Amino acid sequence: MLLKLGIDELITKKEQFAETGIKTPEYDFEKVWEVTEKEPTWLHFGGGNLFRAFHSVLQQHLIEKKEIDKGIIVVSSGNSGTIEKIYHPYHNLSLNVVMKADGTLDMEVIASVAESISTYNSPESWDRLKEIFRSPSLQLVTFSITEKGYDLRDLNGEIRESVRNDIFKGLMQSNHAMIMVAALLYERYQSGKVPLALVSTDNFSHNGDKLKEAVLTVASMWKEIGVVDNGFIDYINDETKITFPWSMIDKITPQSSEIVSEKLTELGFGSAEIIYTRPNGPAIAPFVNTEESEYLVIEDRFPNGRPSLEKVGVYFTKREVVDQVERMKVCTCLNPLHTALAIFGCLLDYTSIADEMRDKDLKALVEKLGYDEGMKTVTDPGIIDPIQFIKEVIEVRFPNPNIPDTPQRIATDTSQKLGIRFGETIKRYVEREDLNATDLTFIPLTIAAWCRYLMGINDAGEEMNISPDPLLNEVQQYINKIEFGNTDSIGTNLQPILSNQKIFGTNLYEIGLGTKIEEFFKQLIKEPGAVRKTLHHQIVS
Ligand SMILES: NC(=O)c1ccc[n+]([C@@H]2O[C@H](COP(=O)([O-])OP(=O)(O)OC[C@H]3O[C@@H](n4cnc5c(N)ncnc54)[C@H](O)[C@@H]3O)[C@@H](O)[C@H]2O)c1
Ligand SMILES: O=P(O)(O)OC[C@@H](O)[C@@H](O)[C@H](O)[C@H](O)CO
Repeated sequence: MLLKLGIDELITKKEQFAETGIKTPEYDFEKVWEVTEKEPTWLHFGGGNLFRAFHSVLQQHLIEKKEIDKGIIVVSSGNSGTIEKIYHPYHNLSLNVVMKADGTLDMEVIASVAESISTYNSPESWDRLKEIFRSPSLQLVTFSITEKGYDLRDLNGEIRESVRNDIFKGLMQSNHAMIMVAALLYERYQSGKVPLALVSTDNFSHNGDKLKEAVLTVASMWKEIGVVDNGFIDYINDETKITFPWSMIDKITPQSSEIVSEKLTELGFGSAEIIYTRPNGPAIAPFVNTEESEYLVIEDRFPNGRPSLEKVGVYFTKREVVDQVERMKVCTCLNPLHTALAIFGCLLDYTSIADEMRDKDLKALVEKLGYDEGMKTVTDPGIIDPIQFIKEVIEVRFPNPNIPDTPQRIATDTSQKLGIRFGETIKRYVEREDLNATDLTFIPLTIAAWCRYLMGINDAGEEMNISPDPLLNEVQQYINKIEFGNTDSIGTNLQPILSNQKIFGTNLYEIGLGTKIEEFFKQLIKEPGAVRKTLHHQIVS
């Protein structure tokens, strides 16, 4: 009989789990859930793969060290169906699978999620969330809702109509996470102005500021139409009450993989099914697969206290240090390299990041992006050495064949990531007297390759699937006017994209990169094989 994820199984079959090599929780998890329901301390928005492989595991280890007696409450604000499909059916239990470089698996059942709430069109959940936000014991609300979860505006920088309509409905339940959080904060404001920290753990620079700006935008619009008073705005701005600490988070956590699912079943674990929430949609599963390396650095500003996560490896530090670590990881040593591998990998028909790292041109591309172009803008944060970090990324983490990561996953929402992953470095090249943006080669080449990718044609000249992206329709209205193989058809069609500050953080023409990118793009669309040829030529020249 295969072992299943379930309360009774965990209690009655502890030994079989151990024999299978699966660690089970060393605490009375039902008691933890009970205490958490009454006195919540930690709420998390977006219980996707990263949360299940990182935040919830940290909390489990803290509980096991007897540093805390409470779990985490998870809220899913998107319509992915995750809560209904992989939280509720398994009593919020999950199997964390760490895929080590030597091919072995570390497996552990995680029971630190005490409750999971889906807010999508659910009035009952809304009442429960309001109750949680009124609770004085609540110390922190964390987020891993993807970059687009914070976005209120369209490509022209205007508040989207649907968002505006939702805001004008007042303090009602909304399906937009930022409107939801603003309304819930108002609930807390009204029940004694109790302090709270709201911590974004999404991949972008100064993530706390972006979260604060989104929440304040909603609150200020409510203030204008008389839904909230000025005291509410003051409450959000008062750092003794509400903080938005910055953070840097790092742990490569791909979607649940069929290969891992098969291995688990072979080992005797039966809750290993892969579930697709929609056709061609992301794969989710009762297990999550991740890598061994992990880094979490958080600005230490928690006005209502916080769990002692430093006891399980989390760094708490000053804002300047978070900024430096985050710039190092998200803008230089990991994420830009990932995005370059995603774009070129899709064009060159790869489906594995590890396989891409065995391609000499692609390995050289990430080395040039990281060591040559990006590293010049990095300040050593002191707590993690940038050269050691990038070396581990390029030599150990990306090439790990046991991590089933794909360029297609990383290519998701690229329009939301370019400004952070490349735009910040470009800005530094513009600002610094000793650097010159027009000296850059591999960043503009990657941006040109993204435009080429948006054509939906691979390097062999065949139709290719494009990963979901909220700006796809907006950017493709220009790209679709360009004909593969016909460089004359480019005309002015790239200009609305490359000049867009919302995508890149700068107008790329104004800093002399627009034309360079157009030139690369011309080469990339010339004929089948042109992507490989252009890339190889730049690598060797
Ligand atoms: N997976 C990783 O390797 C990794 C590592 C470091 C940081 N991150 C950060 O974490 C984020 C989430 O990664 P993941 O692997 O958990 O992704 P995931 O797809 O497994 O989960 C994303 C979660 O966000 C929610 N969501 C999606 N769109 C939303 C929206 N518009 N509004 C509100 N909620 C929304 C979904 O419901 C889901 O719960 C990434 O975008 C990134 O910023 C991921
Ligand atoms: O999660 P995203 O979509 O923001 O970016 C895709 C990957 O680059 C990212 O998930 C990395 O795996 C992660 O940042 C590693 O810590």
